[in-house]
Parts: sequence; C-alpha cells; structure tokens
Amino acid sequence: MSDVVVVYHSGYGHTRVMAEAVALGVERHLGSTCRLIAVEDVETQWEYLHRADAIIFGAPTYMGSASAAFKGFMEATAAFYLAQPWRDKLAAGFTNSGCLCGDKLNTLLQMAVFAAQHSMIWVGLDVLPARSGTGLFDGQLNRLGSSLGAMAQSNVEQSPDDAPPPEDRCTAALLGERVARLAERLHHTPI
Ligand SMILES: Cc1cc2nc3c(=O)[nH]c(=O)nc-3n(C[C@H](O)[C@H](O)[C@H](O)COP(=O)(O)O)c2cc1C
Repeated sequence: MSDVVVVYHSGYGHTRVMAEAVALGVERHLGSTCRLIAVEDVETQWEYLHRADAIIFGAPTYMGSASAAFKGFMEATAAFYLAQPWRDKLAAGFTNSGCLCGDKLNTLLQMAVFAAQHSMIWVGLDVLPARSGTGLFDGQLNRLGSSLGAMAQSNVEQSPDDAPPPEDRCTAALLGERVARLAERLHHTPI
C-alpha cells in the first residue's frame, strides 16, 4: 500500500502511454495508488508530490536529453530545493524516443542526478535485458536492455495507439510495480 505520483511530459502522446502503463503497474501492487500529473499541470499539484512515498519521472528524449518542458519542471523544483521535501522518497524514471538508442540513456541519467539533488533514493529496473541468439528482440520485456529505468521506442510515423509497442508498456508497468512494492517496504513496514 503506497502512494505514488508519476510526473511526466509528453509532446505527442507516446510518453503518456508509458506513464499510464507505469501507473497500471503501481496499482497492480495491492492497495497502492498512483496519480498521474502532466508537467503542464504541476503548478497546482505540488502537494501531491510532497506527500507521495515515491515519485516516478517520465519524459520523451528530445535532442538527446529530457524534453524542454520536463527540464522546466526540474528547474521549477529549485524553489523548494533547500527545504528538501523529497528527502528519502523513492524515485525512478522512464523515457521514450524515436530511435532504438536515440541517446535516451542520457535522459535517465539526468533524472537520476535530479533525484539525487533532492536526496531521493533511485530505483532501477529489475528486468533482465532481452537476449536473443537470432538478434530479434521484439516481443521481449526490456527489449532495449535498460537498467537505470524503463525505456521505450516509438516509431515516429505511428500514433500513440500503436507505439510504443506492448513489450515496452509491459516493461514500464514492471517498473511501476517495483517502485510500489519497495515504497511499501520503506515507508509502511513497522520497525
Ligand atoms: C524536438 C524533438 C527532438 C527529438 N529528438 C530525438 C532524439 O534525440 N532521439 C530520438 O531517438 N528521438 C528523438 N525524437 C523523437 C521522439 O523522441 C519520439 O517521437 C517520441 O515518441 C516522442 O514522444 P512524445 O509523443 O511523448 O512527445 C525527437 C522528437 C522531437 C519532437
């Protein structure tokens, strides 16, 4: 039973699909709740982030880094950085881009450093990378082989109905489920 917030940006809807998948994963952990907050709406919703047991960050990779709108959210938190209201909360992240690589590891690294600035505890992805003797990774969990967070790849000509593919959504859900499980152990287990 944990209270998780997913705060994300999505310019064209593909990363929002990931955010929804993460939220589904969180709520698979019995009794856990997940609130989705788009960065455009965060200004009136800081209290939900301050109260959460865990915050999961999501952004598309634009020009090899987190999108400018997500960076705007990161910079807005400077207003309360000195108070450290997110100290000891769990943090995790996901990103999505058009290319298989697309330099999206950099986006997760940005999120992990950001979480560390807020004295949060970073949770990686515990899904082993897809392996294939034939070189075909499609259809497998963690097909992009990420450890720091959940990655997705969306063909740019496809709509969010079709991209990212189901295996990336399932991988994102497993990250959400892990965060919910660990948040319960950290914040709700009697000492
Ligand atoms: C301004 C811009 C920059 C982009 N830069 C990258 C990039 O560096 N690497 C990549 O693989 N895809 C890049 N893309 C493709 C997006 O990451 C991809 O279309 C993604 O699915 C968009 O997510 P969204 O629908 O949530 O905005 C870029 C797209 C835009 C609009």
